[in-house]
Amino acid sequence: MAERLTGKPVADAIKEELKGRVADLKAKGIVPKLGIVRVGARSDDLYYEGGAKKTCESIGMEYEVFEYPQDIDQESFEKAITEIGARKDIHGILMFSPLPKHLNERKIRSLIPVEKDVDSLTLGSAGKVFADDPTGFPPCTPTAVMEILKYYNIPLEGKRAVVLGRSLVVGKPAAILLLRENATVTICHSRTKNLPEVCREADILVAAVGRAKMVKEDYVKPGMVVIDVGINEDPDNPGKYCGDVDFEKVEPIVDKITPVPGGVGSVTTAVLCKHTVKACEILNGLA
Ligand SMILES: Nc1nc(=O)c2c([nH]1)NC[C@@H]1CN(c3ccc(C(=O)N[C@@H](CCC(=O)O)C(=O)O)cc3)C=[N+]21
Repeated sequence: MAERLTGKPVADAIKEELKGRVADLKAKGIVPKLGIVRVGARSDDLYYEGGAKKTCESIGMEYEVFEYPQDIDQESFEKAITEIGARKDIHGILMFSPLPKHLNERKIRSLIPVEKDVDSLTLGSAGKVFADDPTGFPPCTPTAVMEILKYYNIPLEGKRAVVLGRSLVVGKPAAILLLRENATVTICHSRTKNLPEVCREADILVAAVGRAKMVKEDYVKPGMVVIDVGINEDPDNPGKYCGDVDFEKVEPIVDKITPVPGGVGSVTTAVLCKHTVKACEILNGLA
C-alpha cells in the first residue's frame, strides 16, 4: 500500500503561514487583493473560482470578481483588463483560460502587468520562470506539485524526475522547477518512443498529460513517487473525475502517490493566494 500524499495538510500549512503575512500587511494598512477575471460561466472556471474565494476568505485576503459576457468584443475586453491591471488596490490577477475563441487570448494575456501575473499567463512571467528569477510567478499547478514534494520531504537532489506532458501551464514549468531543485529531469509526451519504459526510470513521476487513467502498471516500479496532476472526467464513473494515473492499478506498486481529487488540485488555490500575497509585498516594497 502506497503512502497517500494528500493535499489538505499542505494547503493548510501554506494558509497558516499566509494568515500571519496578511495580518502583518493589514497592520501597515495594506490589504492584499486578488482580481478574478472570468468571461462567460464555464463550470470548471466557476469551480476554481469558488475554491479561490474560499481560500482568500480563510486567510483574511480580499478578492473581486470581474465577470464579462461570453460575447464580449476584443476591444472592450482589452480596455477592461488594462483598467484592472492599473488598479492600485489589486495585487494579483487570475484570468481564466482558455478564453472564448473569438478573442485574441495571446494579446489579452500580454496586457496583464507581469508583477501581478500570479498564474503565469504572460510571456514576461514565462521568461522569469525560465531564467530562475525569484520575482516571476510560475503557474499555480506546478508550484503546487513542488509544495507537495517539499511538505512530504521527498528528496529531489540528484534524483530522476520524469514529467509526462509538455504544456505551458504544467509540464514545461514543472520540469524547470524540478531542475531548480537539482533533479535530473526528462520531459516525455505522446510522441515519446517506449513511453512506459521512460516513465519507469523515474524516482519521481509527474503525470500531466490530461488523459484519464493513462498511466498504468507498466509505467511504474516499486519505490517510485507518483504525482498526478490530471483532472479528467472519469470514463468509468459519470459525474466524477479522475487523474492521469490509473490509481487502482498503480497505487499497489509504488511507494507514494497523490490522490485525485484531494491531491495537487486541492493545493492550487493556496498557491494562488501565496503568489498574490508575495506580489502585494513586492509592490509595497516589503519583499
Ligand atoms: N488561468 C487559469 N488557471 C487555472 O488554474 C485554471 C483556469 N485558468 N481555468 C479553469 C481551470 C480549472 N481549474 C481547476 C483547478 C482545480 C480543480 C480541483 O478540482 N481542485 C481540487 C478539488 C477541490 C478542493 O479539494 O479544493 C482537487 O483536485 O482535489 C478543478 C479545476 C483551474 N483552472
